[in-house]
Amino acid sequence: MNIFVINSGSSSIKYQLISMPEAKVICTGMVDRIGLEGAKLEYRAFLDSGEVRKVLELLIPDHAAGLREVAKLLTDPAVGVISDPDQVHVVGHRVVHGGERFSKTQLITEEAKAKILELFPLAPLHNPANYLGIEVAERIFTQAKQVAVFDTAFHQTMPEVAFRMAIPNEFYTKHGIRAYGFHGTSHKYVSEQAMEFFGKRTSKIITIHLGNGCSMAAVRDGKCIDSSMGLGPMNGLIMGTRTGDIDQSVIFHLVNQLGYSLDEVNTILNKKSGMLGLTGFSDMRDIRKLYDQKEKAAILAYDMYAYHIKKFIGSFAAVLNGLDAIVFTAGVGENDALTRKLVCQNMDFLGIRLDEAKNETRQKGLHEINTSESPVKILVIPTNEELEIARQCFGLVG
Ligand SMILES: Nc1ncnc2c1ncn2[C@@H]1O[C@H](COP(=O)(O)OP(=O)(O)O)[C@@H](O)[C@H]1O
Ligand SMILES: CC(=O)OP(=O)(O)O
Ligand SMILES: [Mg+2]
Repeated sequence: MNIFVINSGSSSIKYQLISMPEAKVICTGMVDRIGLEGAKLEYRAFLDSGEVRKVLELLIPDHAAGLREVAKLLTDPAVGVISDPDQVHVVGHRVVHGGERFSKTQLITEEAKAKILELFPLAPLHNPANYLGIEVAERIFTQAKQVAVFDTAFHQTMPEVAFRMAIPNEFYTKHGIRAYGFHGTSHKYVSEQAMEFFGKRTSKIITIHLGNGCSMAAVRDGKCIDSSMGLGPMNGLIMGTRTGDIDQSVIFHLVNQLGYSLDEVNTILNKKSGMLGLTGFSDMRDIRKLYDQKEKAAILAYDMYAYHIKKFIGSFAAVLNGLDAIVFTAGVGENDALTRKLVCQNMDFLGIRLDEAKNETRQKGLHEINTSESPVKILVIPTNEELEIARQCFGLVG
């Protein structure tokens, strides 16, 4: 069964065509820096005649344009992997917000689409892109089953004490206002990889997903018990363009004292804040260049970014009542040694001891970067949301 997985993040589309159940990757790639200068499409196909790689530098204004370019390559006579879109049997979509309505992977019906649309205000950088992906895919892969895998699903095991907010009860009971947690597919995948690495499921793990969006999860014995994200994917850690936790008084101050409309405040906090607000850049690679040039704003932004992660490590270690491992994953977590170093600095009281040389050495796949005597393991684990989505799809329709 050929499953085409579409993972739309806020700044990228990652895709893979995977043959299940053998989990054989037929082609894989990503569209990166969507809507920014220097957008590019990467494509790798594993043909009988060997591997083909293509990198196209294109103007990619939005997710729909990116997806159409990917679909063209899939059926391209020279480098494509299928001759006909009907050879895709299932399209697995990452859908970021499932609200209270969706706690499991499910077939996309018109009713499900309407609900995903209804959730736009809670995930404005994501659900619109996910919805668009579904619409484009329905037009291209007309014979395929369309399946949604929700970022919120893995976090459904959080206890009420973690997911409820101290506001009047009816806001939860009537309107579903609570913490949901996001990047669940990634937190699930890397925590399972870590448990496999330990050879046991009894474990206390903190997973740290640092992409354009950033979040952390406290995972006990394979189950999520807390998340840094809440009602929408905006709070918790400092992100590419999102604030992370800020004092809610700021919102009232912006509206009442400075005269911004609520829509403007929403745009400021979601799209103009975070690392972008602090440095003028949202992409960590750009900020790293400024850091290396000793630019003050970039140094402060890096320090703040790491500081907030540290605070969550402390609180999640308390919630877990101990710690076996912390896991770094996603674009920044997997690639940026500086972030990992700043996070792990002065954390030895918690048993976190980084081996700086190992941290700086580029390695593929799961690897340990703690010192040999570190009580807590520090792992770098490449996430694979696409494989996890394909597994979930196969579990549903296979
Ligand atoms: N080599 C690298 N060094 C530092 N940051 C990197 C590197 N490669 C990717 N990143 C960062 O990872 C982030 C994107 O991560 P990713 O997980 O792909 O995000 P998303 O899925 O949210 O679009 C960007 O901020 C990018 O700069
Ligand atoms: C939920 C979220 O923030 O996703 P991403 O990191 O892909 O933007
Ligand atoms: Mg992502």
